[in-house]
Amino acid sequence: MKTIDELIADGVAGKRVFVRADLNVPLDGTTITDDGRIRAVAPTIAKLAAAGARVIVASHLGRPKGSPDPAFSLAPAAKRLGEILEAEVAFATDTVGESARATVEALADGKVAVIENLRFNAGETAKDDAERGAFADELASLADLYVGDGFGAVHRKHASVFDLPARLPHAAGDLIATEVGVLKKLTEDVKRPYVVVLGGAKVSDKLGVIDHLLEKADRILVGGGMAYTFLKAQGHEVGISLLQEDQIPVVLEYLERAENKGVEFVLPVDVLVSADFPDLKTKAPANPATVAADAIPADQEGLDIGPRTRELYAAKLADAATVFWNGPMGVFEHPDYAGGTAAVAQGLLDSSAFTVVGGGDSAAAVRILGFDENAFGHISTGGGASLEYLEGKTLPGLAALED
Ligand SMILES: Nc1ncnc2c1ncn2[C@@H]1O[C@H](COP(=O)(O)OP(=O)(O)OP(=O)(O)O)[C@@H](O)[C@H]1O
Ligand SMILES: O=C(O)[C@H](O)COP(=O)(O)O
Repeated sequence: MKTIDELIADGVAGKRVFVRADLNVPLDGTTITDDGRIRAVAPTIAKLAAAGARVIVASHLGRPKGSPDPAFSLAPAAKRLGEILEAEVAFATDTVGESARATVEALADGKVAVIENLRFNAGETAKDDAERGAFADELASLADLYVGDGFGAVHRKHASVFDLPARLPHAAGDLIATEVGVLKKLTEDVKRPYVVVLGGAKVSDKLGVIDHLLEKADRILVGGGMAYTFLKAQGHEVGISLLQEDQIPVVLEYLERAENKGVEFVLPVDVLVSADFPDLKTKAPANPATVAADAIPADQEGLDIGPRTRELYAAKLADAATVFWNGPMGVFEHPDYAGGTAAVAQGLLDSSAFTVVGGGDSAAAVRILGFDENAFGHISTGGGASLEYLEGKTLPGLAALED
């Protein structure tokens, strides 16, 4: 992969450089609740601008349905980017339409513009190669050069991630270079014990990584919404908790394989439950009950790991030399269910391990709960992307940047 420094050495002054970033930040209305992804890509943008490039920043946000939807506008992210860069950042209210063309046309050397959410155009995520290609052609006409730096989206075969770099001279940004450098270490010379903590809500997305981790990790701790499919597979009642019933045979096979391979698989021993999902807007007290993991009432939902599990997981992290953590242990957005995630974050910090936190939500949780992000070895901006990298899959957005 060509580096951004090599691209700059070839000369970018006066050139229109398209930077595919991942500005998919969590929003509460138009308020950004965690700006980590914007801060992570800002140095690449600043470097290009300092070299005199006309920088066009593009990203998706959320999952709009292929047409404009104000709830998913990138305007708040563009504003925040301007604050971080301490520079004026222009904003185009469309992606390849009149506003984008006029905004790019008006860009002076060393200046930055953000174009509107790429997913407002159906071509961005189209399965059909020709439809994606047609959109990539339109994007290509805006720019002279391409820099891929949206690590969080490199696992998506989308027009701006996969098809566009084939149409323009391209390089990898500094964020992608850093992310790949760190994750590569976890697939190669990992220091042991290597402990993996998995949680979150995207259960089916994450089961595949366990398949791979069974060959690599010494210990796997499972929490969050993932845990209930495992508990159910062990024959326990999980009430109305998040459950991926069709994956039970897969999960059983994982548990069996772990035992044969001597990989320690650790599941919650107690959980916090309630009959209702908490109100994340008002954050009204949820008054959860603590129950044993094998005694979840039929009408209740598990929403965080319990106090005994927190102690157990902290103990299982204490002697780790390497930790990879993806996915919160509970619905951390509500204070009554943030304790499990906070306990695991603290467990990482209390160990002397090299710690990698992967996942948009896990990374946001660490910061929202008040931990110092610099105390962790590496906080990845990629959730699905970091998992698929560890699975050893070919990631479209990385393959496309190779020469
Ligand atoms: N027991 C649970 N029941 C339901 N939802 C849960 C539970 N535990 C955690 N969650 C939710 O999981 C969500 C995060 O899951 P996700 O799988 O998206 O995490 P991530 O890997 O950190 O992020 P991403 O893949 O989006 O970058 C949070 O919004 C949290 O509220
Ligand atoms: O949040 C993420 O993991 C990335 O921004 C990718 O978003 P997506 O899962 O909607 O493609």
